[in-house]
Amino acid sequence: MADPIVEVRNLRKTYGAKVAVDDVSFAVQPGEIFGILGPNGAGKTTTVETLAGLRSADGGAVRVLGIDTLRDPAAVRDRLGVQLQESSLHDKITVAEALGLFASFYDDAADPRELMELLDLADHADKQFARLSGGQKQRLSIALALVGNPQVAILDELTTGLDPQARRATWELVERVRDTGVTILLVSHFMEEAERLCDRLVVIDAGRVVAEGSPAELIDGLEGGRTVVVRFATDDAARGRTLLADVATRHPDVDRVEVSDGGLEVAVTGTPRVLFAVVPALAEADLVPDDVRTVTRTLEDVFLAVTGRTYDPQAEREPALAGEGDRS
Ligand SMILES: Nc1ncnc2c1ncn2[C@@H]1O[C@H](COP(=O)(O)OP(=O)(O)OP(=O)(O)O)[C@@H](O)[C@H]1O
Repeated sequence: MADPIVEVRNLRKTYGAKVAVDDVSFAVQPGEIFGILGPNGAGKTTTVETLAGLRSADGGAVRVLGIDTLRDPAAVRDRLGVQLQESSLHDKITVAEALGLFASFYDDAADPRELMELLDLADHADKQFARLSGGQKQRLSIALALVGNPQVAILDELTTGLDPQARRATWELVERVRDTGVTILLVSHFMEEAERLCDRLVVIDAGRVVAEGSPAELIDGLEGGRTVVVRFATDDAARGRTLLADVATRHPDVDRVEVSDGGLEVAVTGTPRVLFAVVPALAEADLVPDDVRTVTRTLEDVFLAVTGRTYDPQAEREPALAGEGDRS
């Protein structure tokens, strides 16, 4: 593997008695879309703002592009692209003016026209900021983060407040940006967004990393990775239940069988190969079910498995008080 382009080790950050980041470590490889995922207040923004040189830390080590951020935050600030919040622009400034203004801050700025093309803003170049839609504002904020030609860009909650269609369009643009060679750190509380976009991610909860890996690795690593639900006609249900209970006792890919809906549905859970146990058994018995469906696991199931709580992006969980759980 190449040297990480961003490396965070045992990061800790407190605000008085409040522990915002307790112990966070991860490494980002060049060219990745790397997700920092978790509910509100988990410590995501504090983590990325610290690694971007915008906040100090109380402990740990951070290297970005080979620079020790905690020692030389200004050097990192100049080389990272950080997505700005929309409120920081004047209502009357146009898309082209904003990009031109920000480009003037850099010796080696990106071409604003190319950025407008990349982010589907060319048709809105002369539109004033206040007249842009939510999606257009977000695209402009991404363009502004890229205007200094950064190797690494941080996008924080970039689709919050967007409707599903604008959100999906933004995801495509993020992939387009990555394809130009920019490594992206994506901060999100949307599990679906992270699952769709990120090559790898960390899930942060109460200031700590609770899961790390690619979405597929994390989901496939769940116990009882795949569930096949078979629904039988009333007359076949008893035979179906017996058949699938029997499959569970002799097939190594099946972990458990659960009956629901008054005995009509049987959920068979096991490895990703569980389907290979269920379908041949039904065929051999010549038992045609009314319906067969697979239940897809998501990153929300991963969150439940590692924290014991249902994922609620709005539910802030209090981290430990400062001093508690300190490691020397
Ligand atoms: N400047 C500050 N002073 C005091 N507490 C802060 C400050 N900034 C953040 N916090 C607290 O630290 C914790 C972590 O906040 P942070 O913004 O990093 O979380 P987050 O995961 O990004 O959440 P969100 O998605 O809501 O932005 C929260 O409890 C927050 O209230």
